[in-house]
Amino acid sequence: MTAIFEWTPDARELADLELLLSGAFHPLTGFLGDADAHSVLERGTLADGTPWPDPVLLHLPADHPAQAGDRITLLDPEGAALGVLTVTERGPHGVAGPVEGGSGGPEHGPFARLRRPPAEVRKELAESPVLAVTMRGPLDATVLAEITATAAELSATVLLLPLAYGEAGPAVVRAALAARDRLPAGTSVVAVPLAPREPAAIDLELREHVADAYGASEHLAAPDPIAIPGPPHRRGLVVFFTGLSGSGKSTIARGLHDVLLERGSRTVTYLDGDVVRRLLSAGLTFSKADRDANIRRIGFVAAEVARHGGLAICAPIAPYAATRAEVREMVESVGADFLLVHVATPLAECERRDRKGLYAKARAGLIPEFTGVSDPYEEPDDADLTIDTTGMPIDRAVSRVADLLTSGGWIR
Ligand SMILES: Nc1ncnc2c1ncn2[C@@H]1O[C@H](COP(=O)(O)OS(=O)(=O)O)[C@@H](OP(=O)(O)O)[C@H]1O
Ligand SMILES: Nc1ncnc2c1ncn2[C@@H]1O[C@H](COP(=O)(O)OP(=O)(O)O)[C@@H](O)[C@H]1O
Repeated sequence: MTAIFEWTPDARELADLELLLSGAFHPLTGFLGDADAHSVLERGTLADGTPWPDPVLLHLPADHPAQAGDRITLLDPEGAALGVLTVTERGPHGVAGPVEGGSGGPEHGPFARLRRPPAEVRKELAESPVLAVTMRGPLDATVLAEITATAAELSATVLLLPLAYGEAGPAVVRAALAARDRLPAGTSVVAVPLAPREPAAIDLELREHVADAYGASEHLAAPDPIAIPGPPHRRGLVVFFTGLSGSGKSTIARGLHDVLLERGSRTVTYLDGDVVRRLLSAGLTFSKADRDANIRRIGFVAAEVARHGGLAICAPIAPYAATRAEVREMVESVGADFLLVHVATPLAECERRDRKGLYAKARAGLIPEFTGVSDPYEEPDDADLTIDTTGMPIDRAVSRVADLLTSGGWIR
């Protein structure tokens, strides 16, 4: 019997889904199966010989029950259904099959009205040749002059295709709208959520395919802008302390918070552990699932602070390496920096301090799943700074973190 599931693909897969549904990935009509994916990687063609540069895949966890014949409704992160996949093949890491969507294009997201399907654009521009320009950043005067000259030579209409994906997406569309005003009358702008591919040659080939789908007689891939990230003192930063209970995380975090407030050069948010457990994570226990949920929530808030250039300090135990890595990824994906500070005070010293008497209770079996006693702590191997506070004055521990921020240019 056919089962119906719901699944939220990641941002890159959702972007690919939109291109599959709109026809921009023509002749593809769905996510690729094993034979096609292998053939693309080995020969640059689908299994039937049709040229195609990049495997377009949909990941599904190994323990997801979907099988061939089932249908999966694909949702965006807010829960809106974008399309339905009919599963034709189920591999250990993914799922393949054709996708179908509603008739209209995307209804929301920045510049939704500019994300138009190829068939509609082709019809509108059918009168003359089309010079399609794919772009991932602003066009400088030289490129604008080249586009104008080529369009004149071919008597072509210019179609700017800003490849709007991820955080930088809206800025690329704004760059295209600004460029339109400096190009011949009749230039159109259509936003295309094409995520970049590696290596550059594959990316270029895929851009050619998308430009073709939009009816290009000629395609010009505008040079990628040189990414110059802002200086560290203007970039968002998350300082994430991890370590056993009683290791000194909150004490050092509070000290760092004070140092930053005294310098006054950055806006700082301290996500205090107790406040987090009382408000953001109220009701959560210390099971693995609940600890992970707690850390993801902290990571989400910290990444939002950092997205807008703020500095967030967090100090949970965060015992699991994979969850800490998820937070690093969340923060870095908004263009901010992430520093992991491992407060590596040994268990024996934390237990000797036993500030809240919790270790004694844990040893007596009164607190189950207590980190270090009856629950795991995975030591980081990716810490940016490690501090064992045994015998160390508090000021000294705080200075070590403040010095790291100064030497990296995050504070001045
Ligand atoms: N079972 C168990 N294990 C560990 N810790 C426990 C437990 N039960 C209560 N507490 C108290 O909760 C504080 C740790 O909460 P966190 O939110 O930092 O933990 S976690 O990151 O979600 O694992 C921790 O506070 P800190 O001493 O500030 O680290 C403990 O006081
Ligand atoms: N160098 C140091 N850095 C941080 N805390 C220290 C240091 N030396 C001693 N301590 C003491 O260790 C305890 C750490 O407790 P706390 O900061 O609440 O730890 P955690 O937040 O990791 O549970 C405090 O009582 C603090 O005074």
